[in-house]
Amino acid sequence: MAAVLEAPFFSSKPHNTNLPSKFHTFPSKPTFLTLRYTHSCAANASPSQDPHPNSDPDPDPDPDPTRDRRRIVRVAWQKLVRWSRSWRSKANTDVLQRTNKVVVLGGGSFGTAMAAHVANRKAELEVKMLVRDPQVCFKYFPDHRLPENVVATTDAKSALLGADYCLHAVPVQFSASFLESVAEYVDPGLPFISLSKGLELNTLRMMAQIIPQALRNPRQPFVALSGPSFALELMDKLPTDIGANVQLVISDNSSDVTGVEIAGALKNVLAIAAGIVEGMNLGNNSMAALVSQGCSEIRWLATKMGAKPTTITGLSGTGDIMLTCFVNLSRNRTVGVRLGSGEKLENILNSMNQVAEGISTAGAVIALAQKYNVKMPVLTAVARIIDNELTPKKAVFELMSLPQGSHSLTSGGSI
Ligand SMILES: NC(=O)c1ccc[n+]([C@@H]2O[C@H](COP(=O)([O-])OP(=O)(O)OC[C@H]3O[C@@H](n4cnc5c(N)ncnc54)[C@H](O)[C@@H]3O)[C@@H](O)[C@H]2O)c1
Ligand SMILES: O=P(O)(O)OC[C@H](O)CO
Repeated sequence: MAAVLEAPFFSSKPHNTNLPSKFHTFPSKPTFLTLRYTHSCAANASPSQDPHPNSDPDPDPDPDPTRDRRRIVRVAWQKLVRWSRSWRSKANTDVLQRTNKVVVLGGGSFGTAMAAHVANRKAELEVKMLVRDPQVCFKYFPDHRLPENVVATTDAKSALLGADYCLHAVPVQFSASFLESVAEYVDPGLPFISLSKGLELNTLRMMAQIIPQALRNPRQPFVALSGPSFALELMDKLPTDIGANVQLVISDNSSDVTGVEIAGALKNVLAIAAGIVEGMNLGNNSMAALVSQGCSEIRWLATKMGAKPTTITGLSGTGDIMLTCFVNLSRNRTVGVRLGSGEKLENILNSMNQVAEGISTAGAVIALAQKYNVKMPVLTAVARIIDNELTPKKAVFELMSLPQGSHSLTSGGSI
């Protein structure tokens, strides 16, 4: 995850001239390095740089289709790599050079991993983690050594003073109260980069609403950074292409903050469902059917809320859904596995020392489904299991008994 200090560096031009100047370096569009790159390279290729065999003025006397095909692929790949490298190195250098201090709110596993990641990018960078209890600081990765330039403090004033960027990694349900308690020290121009994934129970707010409202500043610069990214893999320095692949969005009308945030929140609920199927040993066929149905439900709701379908099928949607639903490192999936194996939610919660955002977010699903008139059988079933109103076994039976077409991918999804 080349996150904060890398994603913004993919800048091309100012995005929103109403934002403070330090924010103008953010990209004008969400950044993806995958297919979009390939596409734009192909689209930009000029005939002289990338000759096509059919237009070759000097035909090969000994044509070899396999050799020609390989050459075309090789040339296309080389151009892609050159273009990507030059863009990345320029963008990275610009923002890294200008950034001196980053503050991280939330000393949990992801806050710690992001602090380490950012600190590793530049030794002179001051990375301050604002934590509630220094005793528990750094407990999440006892086997990992943190960079020397990461410092934990309980002093909000000194942590926030002079920061160039703020990484917000406090669990969603506690974010408003935490931010209200430090609001007096927050510079109104400090860009907030939200890493939290979930919906606030009862209010149904996402971080794009929670942060400015808690800080009492509707113009607080805000970015939602989301995508497939386990804290442990970031700490292990495994490639986590957040900067390259994750969607980075600025909250103005042209950016899909809603899509990024709603997908990040609901994938946690779907991961609980996937875990339940795993815990009940229902097999791979059921798993694939359930996850694809869940993807549709997320897309139906998100698009009714105004999200772009391409956001939901991109990395912060489908990418993160795949990671969280299919990989055992996911806390949400693990909760589901344990529920599916017959454990009570209360026991599971008592044994966990980390957050599984999907549990609270599930409570918001039914209200959202009603508000937007969307039918979401899988996500609703998770909410009812969490509320202890339905057993996993009964939920599976009910889901399989739904009339075909009313809940399948071909359905429009409305109630
Ligand atoms: N861990 C990951 O792999 C990962 C990846 C991407 C995004 N996220 C998101 O990051 C957010 C934080 O997750 P995490 O994995 O770091 O959680 P965590 O369970 O590891 O840690 C939670 C942190 O929040 C703190 N906290 C709890 N109650 C608080 C309160 N009332 N006020 C202030 N702080 C409080 C805890 O002390 C702890 O430091 C979540 O929204 C999660 O979805 C996590
Ligand atoms: O461990 P989870 O289930 O909270 O998932 C962590 C991240 O959101 C994966 O991208």
